[in-house]
Amino acid sequence: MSEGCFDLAKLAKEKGNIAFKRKDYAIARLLYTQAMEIDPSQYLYPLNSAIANLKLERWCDAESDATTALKLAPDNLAAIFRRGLARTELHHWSLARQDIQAFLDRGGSATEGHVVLAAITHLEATSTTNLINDRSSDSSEVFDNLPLDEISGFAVRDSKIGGKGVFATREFKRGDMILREKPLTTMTKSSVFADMEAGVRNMLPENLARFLSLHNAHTGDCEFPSRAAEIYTSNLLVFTNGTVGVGFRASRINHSCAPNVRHSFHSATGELRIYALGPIREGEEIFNMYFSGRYIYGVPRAVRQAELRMVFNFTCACAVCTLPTEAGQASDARRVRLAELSDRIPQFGLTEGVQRLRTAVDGVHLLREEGFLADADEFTRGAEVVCAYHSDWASAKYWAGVTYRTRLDEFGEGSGQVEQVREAFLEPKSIPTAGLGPQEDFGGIRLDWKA
Ligand SMILES: C[S@@+](CC[C@H](N)C(=O)[O-])C[C@H]1O[C@@H](n2cnc3c(N)ncnc32)[C@H](O)[C@@H]1O
Repeated sequence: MSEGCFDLAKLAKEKGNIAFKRKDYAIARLLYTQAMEIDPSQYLYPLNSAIANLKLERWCDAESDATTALKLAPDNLAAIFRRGLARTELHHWSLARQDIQAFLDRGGSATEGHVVLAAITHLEATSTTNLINDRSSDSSEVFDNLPLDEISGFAVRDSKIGGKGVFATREFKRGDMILREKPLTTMTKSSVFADMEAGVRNMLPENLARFLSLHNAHTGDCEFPSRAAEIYTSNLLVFTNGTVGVGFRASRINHSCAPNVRHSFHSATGELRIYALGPIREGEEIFNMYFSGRYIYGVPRAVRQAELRMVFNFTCACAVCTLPTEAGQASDARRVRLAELSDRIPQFGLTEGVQRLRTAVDGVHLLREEGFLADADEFTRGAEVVCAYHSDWASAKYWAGVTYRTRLDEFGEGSGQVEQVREAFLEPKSIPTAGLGPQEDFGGIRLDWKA
């Protein structure tokens, strides 16, 4: 099965060959296996997988791969020979002998064939035990070769919500970084469909193997030009700097409309980072939001669900989307109101300080009432400008501080989001319109909630 001009199976095999050459047999085996799954009609993929399995001493898997290759290409000498080797290691003496004899009869290398036949005879005579060292049942995770600090604190397990999920293996508090990893691929949002294929082609072998192991929510969907595009779209994360990308462990995190973490991309390090939005208990599932906050906190369930279904092809079963009718309606009403408040914020002029600040307070309180722990800055950002305009430096500092700390917790030190608001926090008098208006005191307008 070729996929138009993008033959993902062939790409997996080619990357498998690169991994094989550098003796990374586990990754090579994975890539050949993935190529076999994508295109089961091509004998070369199981044939290559057989040799990778021989190198890994996975004799049962090697025998099975060679048999698969022989079903597709019955006269293939390499497949007959590899199966003979696997059967020798499995102590299936007579079957091994049959294969090696067939290899010789069909013109295979006499030297190689006779060496193995002699080995079979010797081993059969001297073997006193049936103990076979076969690693086929050893399913150790070949991807666990990332530095430990990047994988401590969470584990990938089966989720009640569907498929795999990511779970905390220790407690986290708001602002803790849970995960950081280099995305498997990133590209600008506007060119995602044009660049997707190049992004997949350019992946290192181990990253392609990781990519191909991710969930595919669009299997066989004719809207997609290739399986690469299906996997890409099932797992893509939109970053705040206008890029999109696919993580590896981050792509195992399920979605919630009341998430307990948020993701961001740190251009300086090229890392995808996940921060805790609130306290997370050991054993709790970690939930991210796949769309940016405004499109989650500001829309009712039916709209969110339709959007998630359209882009990611799943019906959201998060805690908010599965609320009973009455509670669900109350949640919808809060979110519609939040959208109204958020729309109102940019319309306030410098002289409308009281209304501006009250809208920020209402917005943040409503977010918290809804259990939505992100995005308070969408309501508080800029509140310091009206305070500074009226020379209320304490209030300016307070509101700039709420925005600054929100961003620090959600995006981390060194992020562009924090840098954007640092100066106003450190020195509200640096705001260009500071001190230009009549003096006012907004000290009575503060959040109940401590930022
Ligand atoms: C990026 S993957 C997340 C990891 C995935 N569960 C896995 O097994 O690899 C996205 C897929 O997870 C499932 N999923 C994520 N969030 C969900 C939710 N809130 N409700 C139902 N299914 C969800 C859907 O199958 C979706 O296509």
